Amino acid sequence: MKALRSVMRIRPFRRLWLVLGVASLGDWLGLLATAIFASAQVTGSAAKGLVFGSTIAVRLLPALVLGPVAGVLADRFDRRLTMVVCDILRFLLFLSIPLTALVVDNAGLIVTWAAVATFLIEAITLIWIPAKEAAVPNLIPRARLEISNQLTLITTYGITPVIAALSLSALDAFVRSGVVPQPPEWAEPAQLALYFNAFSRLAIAVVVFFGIKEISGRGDRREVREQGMLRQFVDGWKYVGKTPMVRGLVLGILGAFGGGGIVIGTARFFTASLGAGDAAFYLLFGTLFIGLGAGIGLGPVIVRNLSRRRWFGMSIVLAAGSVMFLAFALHLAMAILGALLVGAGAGMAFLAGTTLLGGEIGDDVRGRVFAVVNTGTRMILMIAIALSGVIVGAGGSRRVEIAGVSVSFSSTRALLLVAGAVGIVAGISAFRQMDDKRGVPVLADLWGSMRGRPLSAAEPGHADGLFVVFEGGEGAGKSTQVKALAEALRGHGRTVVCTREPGATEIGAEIRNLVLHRDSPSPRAEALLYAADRAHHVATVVRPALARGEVVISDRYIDSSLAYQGAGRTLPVEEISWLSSWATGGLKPDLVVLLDVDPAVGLSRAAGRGEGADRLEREATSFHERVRYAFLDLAAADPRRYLVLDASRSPEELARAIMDRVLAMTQDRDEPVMAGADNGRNGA
Ligand SMILES: Nc1ncnc2c1ncn2[C@@H]1O[C@H](COP(=O)(O)OP(=O)(O)OP(=O)(O)O)[C@@H](O)[C@H]1O
Ligand SMILES: Cc1cn([C@H]2C[C@H](O)[C@@H](COP(=O)(O)O)O2)c(=O)[nH]c1=O
Repeated sequence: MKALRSVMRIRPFRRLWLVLGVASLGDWLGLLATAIFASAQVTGSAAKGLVFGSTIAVRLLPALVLGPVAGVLADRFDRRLTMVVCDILRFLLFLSIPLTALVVDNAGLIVTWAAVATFLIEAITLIWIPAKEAAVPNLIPRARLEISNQLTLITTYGITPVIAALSLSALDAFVRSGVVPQPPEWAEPAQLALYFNAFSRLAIAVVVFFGIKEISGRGDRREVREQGMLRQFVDGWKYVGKTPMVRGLVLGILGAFGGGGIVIGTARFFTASLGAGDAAFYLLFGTLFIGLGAGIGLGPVIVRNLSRRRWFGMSIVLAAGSVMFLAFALHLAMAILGALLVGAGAGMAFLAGTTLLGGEIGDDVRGRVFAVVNTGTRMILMIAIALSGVIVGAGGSRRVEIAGVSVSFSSTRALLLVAGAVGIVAGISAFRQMDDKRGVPVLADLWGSMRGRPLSAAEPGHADGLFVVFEGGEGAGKSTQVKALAEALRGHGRTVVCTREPGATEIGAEIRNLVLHRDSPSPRAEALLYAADRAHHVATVVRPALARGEVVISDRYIDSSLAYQGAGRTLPVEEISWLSSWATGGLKPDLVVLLDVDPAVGLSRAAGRGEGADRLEREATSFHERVRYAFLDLAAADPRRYLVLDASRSPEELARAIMDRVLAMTQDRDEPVMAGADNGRNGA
């Protein structure tokens, strides 16, 4: 009574959260303990695998048969009473499983009753869940629904399964340690877990009945809901099937849960293949859920502003890749790492998925899509656990002689390998279907996001036009070659726009004057001024010309900022790159012609023009050396996009080499010369 009074002092939504936590712990204990209890009644690896898998499989049947109907039933009655009656029934059923073993001496009968009781429990749970879900928004302030969602996921899939696995593991180790005399039959660890589960249900019934009266809800709109729910549920399934983004999302979530299920289902056999025992199984099971909890709890902190659509696909690939890693795990430490990563990937995919479901799906269908996901994840998890348990139980492990070498083949590892490969394909296809930043490099985007600077999505690209850029140090001969190429292309009947940075626009001319001929701006201000010139130049000159299908030849572009402000001024090159990528909306040139020249030669050529040196030309030789090698490094990192030429060659020779390359490119793209498909020009 005292305990109940302290619970009553907690605010209603916190009380509900407490109840959900205890309920979830009981559920996980029940799931594990029932399966272990049932498989302990038989002997032999195949029989144990079959019983373990089938007992769990029985839990998915009600969802298959009763899923939609149970939701309607739950809406007919007072939610609080529904939850209380369901919990009392589940208390009795959970209690009956270990008690049967005490009064009946027939393994077949005990296993059958465990399966029947499990089926009934699951059917009742299907009525309990909608009643609870409908109550949550009444108890939690709207502004806190999202964080509460994260909290609930962590509790359900992160904290309570870990506590369940660790408690069972500890109980098992304690009982077998010999510290206490051999426990009586009714006090075996699995039995104790089932009693705990039963009494946790009774406690929840009491708290909900006396402590959370708000769950009952208000108003009586049952008739409308009764009529509509089944039909609405079917409409929800149709919507999921028809909408590619939602379909990808739902399939991805189910795939992630499927992978997790296979890891759980094979874990007992897997730990045996590592030469470890039952405690290792519980450890692996717990580790998987620690990963899940960490993925849900820490994932958003790590990836920060990464596009949720991209995060979702990447997380599935992480989970699936880790399942494959598990297949090759040679010892328990590797297996623990693999299980942790599987959990983290699946957890992040689940959170990103539910966030996307909440944010990108219209309010009118959101509830039903969530229902599909809830029922689907439940079923897929159970199917994966059950089937993999059965397959590896029957498949076993054998040694085969291949070319005189004895190789060990285990069905557990083969299954993990196949599941991982399928998951990777599913993750990549979900990523492709949903990607909202096409053309933006994935890893650079991830790295940038983790550091708080995600790459911007590329602006819509232009299929037509050709964008050629000339880069190089002072006096390398860029302006000379820009003119030569333009004339040659015009001779081929092309429309050409010659432009430059900085200073091609009216605003650009003022910026050019500021950066080259006025007081020295600070390095960061200088970088921003060049970026501002570039943003305006690309938006008003380059993109429009490309859209018209013309050839744009620019004297300098992004690489000049990377070389001068990055290497020259020693500002972080990645930051300069991000700035330029943002300024240009990710527009990349089709070809960069780098005219490489010794700075001393280039500077003396520039001086020969007799126009006086600008601020940058007056920089030290070491500055110009750094600039030169930065250009060369950039070209080496992306050789297909660059043409590097020794600028000490004659202007005519250089012009021929450049024209040859441009003609070769245009032929590759198929005539007409400039009308190629977007070739990655719009990447960041
Ligand atoms: N290949 C070459 N060999 C010798 N001199 C050249 C060559 N190309 C250009 N020049 C001469 O070098 C000088 C600088 O050339 P240009 O203006 O084309 O260079 P730039 O790279 O555009 O210079 P800046 O970086 O200062 O704008 C000019 O006087 C030009 O005639
Ligand atoms: C685009 C760009 C240019 N610079 C520097 C490089 C040169 O010193 C001048 C431009 O003069 P040019 O005669 O037109 O070559 O500006 C730079 O530092 N950063 C840039 O992004």
